Amino acid sequence: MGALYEPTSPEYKKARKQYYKSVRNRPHEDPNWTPFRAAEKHFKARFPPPDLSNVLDLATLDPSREAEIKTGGWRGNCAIEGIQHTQLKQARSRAFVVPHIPGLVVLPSYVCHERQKELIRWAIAEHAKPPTETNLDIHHAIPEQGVWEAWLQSRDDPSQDPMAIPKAVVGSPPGEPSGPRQLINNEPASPASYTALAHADKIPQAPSPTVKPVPTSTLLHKLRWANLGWFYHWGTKQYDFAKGPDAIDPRVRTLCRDAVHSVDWSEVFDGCEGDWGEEGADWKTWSDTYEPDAGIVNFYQTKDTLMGHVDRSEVCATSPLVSISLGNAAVFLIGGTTRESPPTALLLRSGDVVIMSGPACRRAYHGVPRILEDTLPPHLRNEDDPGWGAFQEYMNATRINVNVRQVFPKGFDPGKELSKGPVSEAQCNTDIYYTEPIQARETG
Ligand SMILES: O=C(O)CCC(=O)C(=O)O
Ligand SMILES: [Fe+2]
Repeated sequence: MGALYEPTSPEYKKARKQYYKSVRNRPHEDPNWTPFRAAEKHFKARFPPPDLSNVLDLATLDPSREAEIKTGGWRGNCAIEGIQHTQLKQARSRAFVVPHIPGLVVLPSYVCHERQKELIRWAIAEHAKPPTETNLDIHHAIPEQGVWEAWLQSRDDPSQDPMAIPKAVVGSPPGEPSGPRQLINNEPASPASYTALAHADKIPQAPSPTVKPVPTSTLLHKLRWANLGWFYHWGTKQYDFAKGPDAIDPRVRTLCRDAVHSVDWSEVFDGCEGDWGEEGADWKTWSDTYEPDAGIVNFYQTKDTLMGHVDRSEVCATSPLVSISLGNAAVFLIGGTTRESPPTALLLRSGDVVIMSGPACRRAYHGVPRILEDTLPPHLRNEDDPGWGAFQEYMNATRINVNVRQVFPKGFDPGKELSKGPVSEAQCNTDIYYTEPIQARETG
């Protein structure tokens, strides 16, 4: 990254040229941008590289992470107003809260180096392959071995690369017309709307008729997400409860439960009552009731972004969402319940865990406007681990985020609710608007 700040370097000149080309026909800043949009634009900028002095970088408090920070050269700041330190109950690492977003807890370096490798191996080699649903399944019939195994095989012997046949050719059932996907403002799920949402049609997206057969290995770098637990239906942005759930891998479950149980929630929510809904402040029972049952594994390549959004498809609006960062670092923005609140920017590095919980945070706008290039930390570049070489090669330009949620609140019995039968058509209106441009996650 250093070269990007050096005006005589080829990297600087290339970025400057691309920048002037890209802004020729459009304004640099738009007065109509919301504070969230303006922050996204700031961090996306390739030239000049974004100023990270207002980005909370908790790694800078930890001398053992200096080598990580040096890799890539991106450095944020630990002296951001209002950030407070809170003691974890059991763990070796510390936790930080952001008092103006009650319920946001950051656990820097929570996942140890070995466990980071284990999770990366799990995400790419074990999890992101049939029968787990991934973005690749929409248009291609993925061979059973999955894209990772196909890529490994073709590295050794390029003739060993099975073709991924387009789904349209295989003859999958008719579905929703495909085309550029648009952002859908889904109705927030709640115990009251659950039956209507569960009965609403979940038509699979139709595979594109123009997709061509491709060697399976070439799809590895097009992998963007893999489902976790309850099946998510992207067309309606609601869970398809008729299908699920899939089990959450015990390693992921344990990590999330340990993280949630290690936080002293009475300290986090001290003095903030907020709108907890009918059941009241449920953090008091999370030690018994927190149970991850859904989520997504996100695979970002360095130019990918995730637009600001709210995760509101889970029936429980307050239970912790646990988000684990692996590989390259990223800028993560989190604001309030509208895009009008100026967001706080966090620099998330490999091993960091973010917990979003409670009424003010769980449904706050958040997004990932920037993956910070060349930030794969030294412990994931480990040359003397013979089995790691292929993973390192893939991870060089990748960030993985394991984003784990709890769909149902304590005491909610989805089976019993569904057995009450379908609701009327009027109640089934899930309020879907096609108003905004594509969400980057869906298009890469
Ligand atoms: O990648 C991240 O850190 C956040 C991902 C996210 O917000 C999501 O999957 O909904
Ligand atoms: Fe999200």
